[in-house]
Amino acid sequence: MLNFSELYPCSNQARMAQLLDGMWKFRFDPEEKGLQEGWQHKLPDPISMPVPASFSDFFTTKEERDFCGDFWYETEVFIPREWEKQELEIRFGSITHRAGVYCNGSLTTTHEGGFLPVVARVTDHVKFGEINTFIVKANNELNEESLPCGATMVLSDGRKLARPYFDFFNYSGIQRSVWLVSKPGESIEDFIVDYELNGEDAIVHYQIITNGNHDVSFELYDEDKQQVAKSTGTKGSVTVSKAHLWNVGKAYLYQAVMRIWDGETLIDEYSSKIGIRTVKIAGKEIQINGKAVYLKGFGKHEDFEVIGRGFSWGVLKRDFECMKWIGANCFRTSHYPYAEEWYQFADEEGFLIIDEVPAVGMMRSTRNFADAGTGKFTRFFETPTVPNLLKNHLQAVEEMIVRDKNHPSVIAWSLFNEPETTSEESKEYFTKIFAAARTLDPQNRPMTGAFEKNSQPELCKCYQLCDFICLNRYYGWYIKGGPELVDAREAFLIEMNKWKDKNLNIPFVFTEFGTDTMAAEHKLPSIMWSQEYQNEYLDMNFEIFDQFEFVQGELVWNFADFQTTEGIMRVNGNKKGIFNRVRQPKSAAFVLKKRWESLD
Ligand SMILES: CCCN1C[C@@H](O)[C@H](O)[C@@H](C(=O)O)C1
Repeated sequence: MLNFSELYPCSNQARMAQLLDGMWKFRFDPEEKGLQEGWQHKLPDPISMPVPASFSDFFTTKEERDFCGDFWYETEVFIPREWEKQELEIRFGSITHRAGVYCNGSLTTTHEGGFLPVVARVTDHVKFGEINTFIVKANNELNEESLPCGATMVLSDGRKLARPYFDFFNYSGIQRSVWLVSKPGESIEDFIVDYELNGEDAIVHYQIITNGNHDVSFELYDEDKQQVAKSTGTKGSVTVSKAHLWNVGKAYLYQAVMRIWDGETLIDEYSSKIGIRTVKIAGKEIQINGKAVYLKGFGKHEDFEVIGRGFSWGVLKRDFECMKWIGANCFRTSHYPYAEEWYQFADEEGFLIIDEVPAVGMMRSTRNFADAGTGKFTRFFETPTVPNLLKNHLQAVEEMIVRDKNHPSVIAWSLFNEPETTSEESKEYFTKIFAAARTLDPQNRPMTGAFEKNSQPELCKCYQLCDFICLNRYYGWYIKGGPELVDAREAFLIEMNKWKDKNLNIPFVFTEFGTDTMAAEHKLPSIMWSQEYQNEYLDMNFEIFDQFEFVQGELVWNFADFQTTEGIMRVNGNKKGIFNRVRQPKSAAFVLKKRWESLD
């Protein structure tokens, strides 16, 4: 049970949310002396730093771009006397990877995990009618006890350096929006909705979690702002007659309005858009509202030039426009939960999301992409760090499901990306993760995880935990690439027939397949890294997918080129994008558009 509310901030007659995005003060702390020097009160000689954004790509020196260790942020906020009777919280969409939050010099909360909200109650520390100082002490070191996994090395000049076990740059900072929230002492802390379809009608089961005992009301309004249902009590069900269902590519959102009353006096109010739909695995099908859906789309990253992993409404808008243009209907939040605004917009646009926790790098390798599939085994789940890793993994799963459970766009939870899954220890570990996750989702959405090639059907001990299976496969790239493409196809077919012979009668989704492709490279006949090869590779994969009826989705890796740690296999980042990093199409985009528009 979380000891804070993850509800997204909103303003109304009972509560206020003030956005604190903008230019903050900032300071690296390579000697880790900030605390003893009192930086929690005020940063000495600070520089400026945009929030939200990653700090790395603003700088022109390697020391700053690649900084690993402690770093600090500061901002000042005027807090009006009118809020004196309210409860006050400061809410960060995330702070990567861990943080302590100070208000006027007092520590108000700490948080482990860089991709879910950090919420601090600051009521007892603020000065009403005055300027208040908020300071964040953050750290972006990687280890095998926190998510995502990696290592931290020390260079000969004493600088720390992040060594990720994953293939994306270790961007860090306050990368999502920050809010100051003022709400009543007795307030709505969370809510739950679940749905039953009944002919043309729908039953909406709701539960409203408050921190008091006063009466509660629940109302539903349609898109014309007409009230369509109402009820009282913290838990109940309402029937919506002739319900407008939320569907993929055809969103319909009702407004749920929840209130706490003292007689006729309003105490608190919270409202949120909800979409009436059901998600179910039925045999080999993924069903939305009882109808099978084939997933077409991408593994993505929150990644863009200059701002790194920082949230941007502009990038979000361009990405959705490109995904609509190409005929996609789904994306996986690889390899971490994204900013809430991505889910809000997917709700609006009728996109499907596989929501993934940052459980990536659970296979000790700084080139996991190269080692996965080679049979390399590092006994990752047989180390003394596992108990702490399990604790942090369970926390991240809970925070992700509690945060995202009411989005109609979220249709499944991915509880890992490419860990070792062939040992008894990994089975024991993930059995605990899946068991815990299944207690957290009131809508009982399907649970899954993305398996890399070492997780072959005869070796893998964890696919049995999944409601549908996600495969990351690179036959024709990491395995038998280029001139061996014809053999890659044969090897792929052999594996697929092994899965078929298991007769699992559940859906499979390819959550990764792709090739690094330089947008400028053309070659006839093709070679690897050319656009022509990316198209040939995709054609081979599609020909295999189409042979197996249990394949119910194809999410290409990746939507766009993205930044990674530098190395001999990365050309200023990962180039497997169907779009380049500034979202212009490679020729494969037109191949996909043609296929996906015909698959409707
Ligand atoms: C088997 C490798 C898994 N996959 C993980 C993803 O994060 C990487 O970016 C991708 C790649 O190498 O492009 C490979």
